[in-house]
Amino acid sequence: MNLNIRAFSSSSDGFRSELESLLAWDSVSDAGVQKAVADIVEQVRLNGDQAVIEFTNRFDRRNVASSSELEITREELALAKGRVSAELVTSLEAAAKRVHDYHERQKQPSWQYQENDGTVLGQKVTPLDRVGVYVPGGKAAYPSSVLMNVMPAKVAGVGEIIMVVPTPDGLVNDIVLAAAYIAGVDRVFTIGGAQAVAALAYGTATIPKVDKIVGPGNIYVATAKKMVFGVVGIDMIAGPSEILVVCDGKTDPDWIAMDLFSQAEHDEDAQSILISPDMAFLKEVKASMERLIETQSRKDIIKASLEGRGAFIHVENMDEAMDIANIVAAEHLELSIDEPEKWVEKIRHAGAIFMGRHTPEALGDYCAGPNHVLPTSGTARFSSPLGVYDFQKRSSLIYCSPEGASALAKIASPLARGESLEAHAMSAEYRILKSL
Ligand SMILES: NC(=O)c1ccc[n+]([C@@H]2O[C@H](COP(=O)([O-])OP(=O)(O)OC[C@H]3O[C@@H](n4cnc5c(N)ncnc54)[C@H](O)[C@@H]3O)[C@@H](O)[C@H]2O)c1
Ligand SMILES: N[C@H](CO)Cc1c[nH]c[nH+]1
Ligand SMILES: [Zn+2]
Repeated sequence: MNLNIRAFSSSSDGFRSELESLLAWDSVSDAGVQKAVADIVEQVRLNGDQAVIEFTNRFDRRNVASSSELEITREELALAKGRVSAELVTSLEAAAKRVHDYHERQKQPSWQYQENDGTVLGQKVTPLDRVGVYVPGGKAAYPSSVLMNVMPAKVAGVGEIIMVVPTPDGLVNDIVLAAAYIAGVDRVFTIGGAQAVAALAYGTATIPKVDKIVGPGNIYVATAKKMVFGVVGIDMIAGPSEILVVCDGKTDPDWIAMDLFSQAEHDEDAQSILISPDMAFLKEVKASMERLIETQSRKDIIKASLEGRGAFIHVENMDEAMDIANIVAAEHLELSIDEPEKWVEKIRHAGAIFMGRHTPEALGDYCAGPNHVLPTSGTARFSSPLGVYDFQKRSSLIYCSPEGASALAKIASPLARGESLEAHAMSAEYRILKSL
């Protein structure tokens, strides 16, 4: 079997542009989808529950008569957890605890300081009041993503967490519900698509209006999230998942082959790239992949992903590998090399960096502790993993003592007059102490 993996040499002409065209990913922007989503969002905004029920019945093939049928209670979540195997529940609980403990360290406290004249300046950190977590329905439902989206919100102290998850044909995913129970989701509604996003953004008689919506979904969900941004906050619009492995040639080729498969199996658009200075090793990994693909239940998806967006890159040395890793700015970067702690210094752009031969991305996807919601498609150049900070906001604190106000007014007044803003200037000048 030929996996048709592209081979690059960094010294070849046009390498960089070839690499950039490989990395380019066009998020689908379909005028038909835009129009359909705009219509759904508007109808939910105007007609609330009635529209939510209509769209849910149409798109998820359900038979809901009253909005009260859309909610799954905490008691039902506990029952769902009871239907999940004890082994899986233990793993969910262990993962939840580790993710919780990691995110505890991200909490940002409020702070303030006092100046000599008594003026106090600071920053007050406040958790969001209410957050909506979108969980995709059907085959793409990942219970681990429920934990990754909910735990940082819990740690931040969000007042109420509302989860929405479509149940096509009325089929519920017990593992997803168990994860919601364990993570401490407050309310769950069985709605999805653009109608769920609109209901969370505008609120209905049944679905509470939230302040921010997080979580991945299909093109209808992503388009609706973009559309309601501004009415509510959103997290990010995730592109296809990516892994970039840098290996010095000393890791078991089967391990590397499986690490590459582990991203490729997500979907046909996922991307797996291997970089090594050792050409013989690249060939060994390729041979491993061709042998091991037959053991994979999702081999067609893996093949499509590798043939479409996979790459093997041969480099002269490790410095060159780090340069390419920084150009790719991968969602997941594995440094399967000696002394990863030394080389990580050179990495400037990556969503998550997995250091050493014993640190496959799969461990981070589930339970190491850091979040698996990461910047994709090169956006690690300017954005960060989902974290507690996404569920907190900051207010500036300013207290002026009379002496402080007087001193500041003398700075502000000329600035205000320079902007021809008379009232600003006078407001400041009123605070100038006559005695000073
Ligand atoms: N990046 C990540 O971490 C991550 C993780 C999990 C899933 N995902 C993505 O989530 C998505 C899951 O997709 P899904 O479809 O299984 O579930 P989904 O929950 O995202 O979408 C299902 C909803 O889409 C709506 N819909 C479907 N067809 C429609 C139509 N013709 N018109 C209007 N609305 C329609 C329906 O309301 C339905 O409830 C995939 O794209 C997957 O790649 C991403
Ligand atoms: N790798 C995915 C996104 O980066 C997360 C995930 C969920 N389940 C398994 N993997
Ligand atoms: Zn994964």
